[in-house]
Amino acid sequence: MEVCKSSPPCKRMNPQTIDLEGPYRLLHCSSKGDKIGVMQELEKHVEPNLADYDKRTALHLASCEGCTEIVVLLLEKGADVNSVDRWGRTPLSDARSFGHEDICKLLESRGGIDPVGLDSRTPCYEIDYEEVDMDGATLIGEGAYGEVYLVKWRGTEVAAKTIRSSIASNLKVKHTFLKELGLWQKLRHPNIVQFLGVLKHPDRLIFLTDYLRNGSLYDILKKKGRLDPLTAVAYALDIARGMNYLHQHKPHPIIHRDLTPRNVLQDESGHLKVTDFGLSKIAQEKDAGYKMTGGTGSYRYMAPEVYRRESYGKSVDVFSFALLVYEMFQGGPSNRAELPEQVADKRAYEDSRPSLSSFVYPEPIKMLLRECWHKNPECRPTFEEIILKLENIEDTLRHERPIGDCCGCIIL
Ligand SMILES: Nc1ncnc2c1ncn2[C@@H]1O[C@H](COP(=O)(O)OP(=O)(O)OP(=O)(O)O)[C@@H](O)[C@H]1O
Repeated sequence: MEVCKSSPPCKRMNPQTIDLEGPYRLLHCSSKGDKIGVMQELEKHVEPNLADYDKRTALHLASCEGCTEIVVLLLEKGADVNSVDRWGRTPLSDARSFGHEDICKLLESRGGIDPVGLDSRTPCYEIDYEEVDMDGATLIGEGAYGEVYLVKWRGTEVAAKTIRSSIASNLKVKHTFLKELGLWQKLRHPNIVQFLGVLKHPDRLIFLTDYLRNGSLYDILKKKGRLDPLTAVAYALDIARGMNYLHQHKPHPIIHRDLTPRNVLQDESGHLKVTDFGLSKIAQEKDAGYKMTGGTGSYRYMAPEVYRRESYGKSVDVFSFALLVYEMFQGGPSNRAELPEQVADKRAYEDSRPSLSSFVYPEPIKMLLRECWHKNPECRPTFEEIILKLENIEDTLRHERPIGDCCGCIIL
């Protein structure tokens, strides 16, 4: 299983607390240039190659922050000069991106390589601000990062996602954001929203994606309520195919971490597409110290291991997926009256799951959901397996449909 590390387990109902007394203090101190703190942690025998959930080590952080003394210290203590993070970047890739020449030389002298090479410096595709009619923009929604507008770019309707200046003004956060967007711009799949580029602007961070006029799965469920089983299965297949593409991405899988009904959009042909992967952790990083670990995603869809701040992998998306499928059959979320954080808490500590009425859920869907939200992440199926199961379920449902069945009534 692809395993990432989140911050250490925290107390119940307080998942955002960062435990600076735990071993992750090494990462915090390395990013802050706190040499004494780093020495204290190493003396406590904290593993110098300890990594966060993005597989970023203390050496990555010190290299990107330009903390030369810490880099020297970590190398002396056996830090791996070529540790690779989730984006395939080594400490040298980071030192190069931020122009820390002395650290680059140091890392190179110890055998450091930069596998992404030029690629790490290839910026996101840039779009001239003048080409976009921001004055004629129509507000279509607002999320954690900022507002989303419908705009015209070269005569085509596209979505412009604006990033709040409180987020974008922090250089480190901006850099991470652009790195995630750089990853997104390489992705192409019928069930993934297409990234188009970043607007060239000195102060504002705005990026363009395809505009999906039917809105989100959240909007659809709000309007239509419960979906008929065949539609629900067809939608589930769209999401699973998009997710499988992300999870099978080479050289590193992409974990969405914030798969919610709002992050699934519908195109004009009725197909669903997944959007906003990998960005959730940045939105939470309002004041951006070294805290980009743990607690990502919306609580209502969060896998128990993420809430408990344990190690986690791709199967966190499978857990969230199960809740989306549940909602498509149910017409909305379970435990609506409870706060999302309470729901996540009960799922994480009491193993609570939504109940599945036999009137609503076909038996194979019930079985699939139970597997997907299994408390043991290792027992959850992969999206590849889910697709096969759903294709079989779709087949069965099609053949089970009684002749003469229309709009739910049977003509005898
Ligand atoms: N490409 C798009 N095409 C059409 N509508 C979109 C597009 N992207 C976003 N929207 C609309 O704008 C709303 C806000 O989107 P945004 O991604 O910023 O936040 P969110 O997904 O709702 O929440 P969060 O930021 O917490 O994930 C969405 O709910 C959706 O209705």
